[in-house]
Amino acid sequence: MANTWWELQILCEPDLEESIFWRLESFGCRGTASETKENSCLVRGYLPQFQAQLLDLAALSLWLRQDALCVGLSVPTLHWQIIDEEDWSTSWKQHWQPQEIGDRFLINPAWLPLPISGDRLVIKLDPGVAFGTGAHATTQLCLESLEMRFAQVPPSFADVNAQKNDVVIADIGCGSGILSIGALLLGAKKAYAVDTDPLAVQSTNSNCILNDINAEKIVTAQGSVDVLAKLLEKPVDGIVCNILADVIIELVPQMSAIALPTTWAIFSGILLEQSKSVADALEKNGWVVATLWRRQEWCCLNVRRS
Ligand SMILES: C[S@@+](CC[C@H](N)C(=O)[O-])C[C@H]1O[C@@H](n2cnc3c(N)ncnc32)[C@H](O)[C@@H]1O
Repeated sequence: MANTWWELQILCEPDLEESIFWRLESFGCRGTASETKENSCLVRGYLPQFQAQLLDLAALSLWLRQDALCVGLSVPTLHWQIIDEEDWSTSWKQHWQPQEIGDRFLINPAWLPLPISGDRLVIKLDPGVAFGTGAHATTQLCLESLEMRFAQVPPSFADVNAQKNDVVIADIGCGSGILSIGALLLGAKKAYAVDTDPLAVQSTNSNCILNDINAEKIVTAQGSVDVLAKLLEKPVDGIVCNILADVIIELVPQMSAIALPTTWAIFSGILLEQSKSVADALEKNGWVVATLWRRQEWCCLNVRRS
C-alpha cells in the first residue's frame, strides 16, 4: 500500500502561528511549515493518514477554534487533503528556508546550497519526519541557551578550548539531533542522544553524518534516560531536554542520577504557566533554577546542580 499523508492547511492570524504549531505537534504532525500571506499566516502540517480519522480532524478544528477564541483572535480555517509520500516531502521542503538562530547558528535545509560567507555555525538539517527544524520557539531557546553556556568560561580556566572540549552532554528527546549537533559545533566533546521515537534516532544519525560529525563524538539510542544511563561511562557535564513539562517532571529524578555536582541543564517545551511546577520538581531534586527565558508562551529553564 502506498504511504499516504494528511496535509492540513490552516489559515490564521499571525499571532496564532505558535499555538497552532504546538497543536499540530501534539496532534502527531511529523512536519510543519508556515508562510506569510498578506496579513495572515498559512500553517501546514503533515501526518501519516493512518494516524487520524476524519473525526480526529474535526476535533482538531474545534481545538483550533477554542484556542483562537480564548485569546480573542478570529477563528482560523482548517482544510485537509490526502497526499502521497513523495508530495509530502517536496511540499514541506518547498516552504522551509534557512534560518538564523541566536548570534551563532544558521539552520540550513540540507537540500539548499550553503551560504557563501558568514561566521555562523551552520547546522545542515533534513529532519525527515522528526521534530526539530529550528522553527519552534522551544528549540530556538535551547540553542540560544547552549550558545550562552558555551560562551561562559570561568576566568580560572586558562585554556578556553580545553575546557569546552571536555564537555559531555546528554540530549534527551533528540528529535532531528539539532541540539546535539549544535552543542558539538560549539565545542562539546561528545553527545549522548536518545529519543523514544525510532524515526527520530534515525534522523539524528543521518543529520550527524550530514554535518560531518565524527562518529566517536555522538552516541544515539532509542529510549529515554534509563537507556542513556546505561550507555554512559560517567555522569554528564550538561543536559538538554526539550520535551514537555509533564515528561520533564517525571524524568527529573533519573536525570539527577546522571549529573555531577557541577552539571548544568537546559529544559524547554514548558509553557509559561507550567514553569513553577517544573521548577519545584527540579528544586526538590537538588537543582537550582538560574534563569528563565521566555519566547511567546514558551519558556526555557537554565539550571545548575548547586
Ligand atoms: C519537542 S521534540 C524536541 C526535538 C529536538 N530536541 C528539539 O529541540 O527541536 C521532543 C522529542 O522528545 C521525544 N520524547 C518524548 N517523550 C520522551 C521521553 N520520555 N524520553 C525521550 N524522548 C522523548 C519525542 O519523540 C520528540 O522527538
